[in-house]
Amino acid sequence: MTSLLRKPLLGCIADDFTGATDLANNLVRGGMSTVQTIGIPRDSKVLLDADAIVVALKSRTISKDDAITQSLEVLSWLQSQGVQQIYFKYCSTFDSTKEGNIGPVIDALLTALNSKFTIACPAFPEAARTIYRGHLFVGNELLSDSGMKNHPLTPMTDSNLVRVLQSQTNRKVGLVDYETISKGAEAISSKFSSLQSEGVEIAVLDVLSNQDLHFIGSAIANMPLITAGSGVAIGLPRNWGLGQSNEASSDGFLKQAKGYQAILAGSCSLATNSQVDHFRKAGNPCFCIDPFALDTGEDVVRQAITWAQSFIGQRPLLFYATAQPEEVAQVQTKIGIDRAGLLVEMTLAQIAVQLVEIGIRQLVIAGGETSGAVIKALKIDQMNIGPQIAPGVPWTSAVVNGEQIHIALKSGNFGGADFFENAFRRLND
Ligand SMILES: Nc1ncnc2c1ncn2[C@@H]1O[C@H](COP(=O)(O)OP(=O)(O)OP(=O)(O)O)[C@@H](O)[C@H]1O
Ligand SMILES: O=C(O)[C@@H](O)C(=O)CO
Repeated sequence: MTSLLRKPLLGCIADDFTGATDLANNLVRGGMSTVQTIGIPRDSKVLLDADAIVVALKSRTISKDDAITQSLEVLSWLQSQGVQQIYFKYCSTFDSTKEGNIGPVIDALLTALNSKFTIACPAFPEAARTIYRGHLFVGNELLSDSGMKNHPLTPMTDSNLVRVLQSQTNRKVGLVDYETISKGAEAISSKFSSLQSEGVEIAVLDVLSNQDLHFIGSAIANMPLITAGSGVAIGLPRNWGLGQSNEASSDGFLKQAKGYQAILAGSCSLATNSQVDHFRKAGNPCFCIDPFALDTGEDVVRQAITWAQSFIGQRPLLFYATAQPEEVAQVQTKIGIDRAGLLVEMTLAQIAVQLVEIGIRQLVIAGGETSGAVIKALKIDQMNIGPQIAPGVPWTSAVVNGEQIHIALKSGNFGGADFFENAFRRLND
């Protein structure tokens, strides 16, 4: 008897949870059915029925050895699923520490795939991430002038991606400049060959528009490993005859949402700061989490839930640790970067678990690390992709304790100031 299951075409390893839904969103909108799993599924032998599989890891800021080990485990599981091509997804702002983990994970994946060449391209023009002369721009600013210079865990102070990546790998890093990209797939492929003859193994790509992403998509059709933000995924579905003429029409579909609404914000990025500000100023119920109270052992989770019980059912409830860079710096100096991050993440995760117990069924989570902590605490193992709220942020659904929950994982710097209000409108109108 022949199996009715199709073999997945694309296997993706995402280094954080918001990044995974961002990538899955672009694949779904491009016409690829996509399953997003949280780590390797418990029953790893079951074959998944989808065009693409996106595995979410929380490996962006862990030690580089752990990031390599986890990424390689996912690689071999994706290979056991029969995928044709591997996609390593990192942040559109190239978030990494001095040690990596982008360079070391690329190295390990290239070696494991016995491959000698790949691309590195965080560009995502729809979210205003473009690359020119190897320099990454966030909107009109260089990466190093953007809010990313103050990121609590991965401050980005150099916009030159060739230089940043070269400091994380022994492989030679090169550039395919905009003149070449704009000429189309053939020119890009021939530049790949000339770079390889110069010993380059990883090529950073300039990108200004979705058209560039489509050119790149054709040029990398047969590349065993792609490494990129979510933008490069826009040019891939057509390689398998799956592209849509109208990408916006292929939003994912979810069952109707029910239950109460809440937002958990652990991101201190510029966009999240403005979203929290906007939401507070509109008079919505907000609970602020003070890292110093966590450090002294106060039972902030209990306080938050007691507070929630008196407001639940009215408007969406916001729980936030979001703060301006100066406040974050003060906290980090007194408590330590890692301890502060962990305390806030653990607190928001425990609040999430108890919110679901008291009837919250629609949850927006802001921040990649924060999302990772919350999704793990809720013991979610798979997410379905639904309609897009803003570029890079779809609604998803998942099962928690047998109940269907709608969840949006918002990357720190994605979305406009009224993102939280829009999110619930998009789901319920
Ligand atoms: N007031 C605060 N002081 C110190 N650290 C904080 C504070 N609030 C949050 N944090 C920590 O800052 C980190 C923010 O990272 P997170 O990935 O959640 O957000 P982000 O970087 O803005 O999002 P993304 O990775 O999607 O761009 C988390 O570890 C969080 O616990
Ligand atoms: O690429 C992005 O900016 C996001 O998907 C992300 O990874 C933020 O954590």
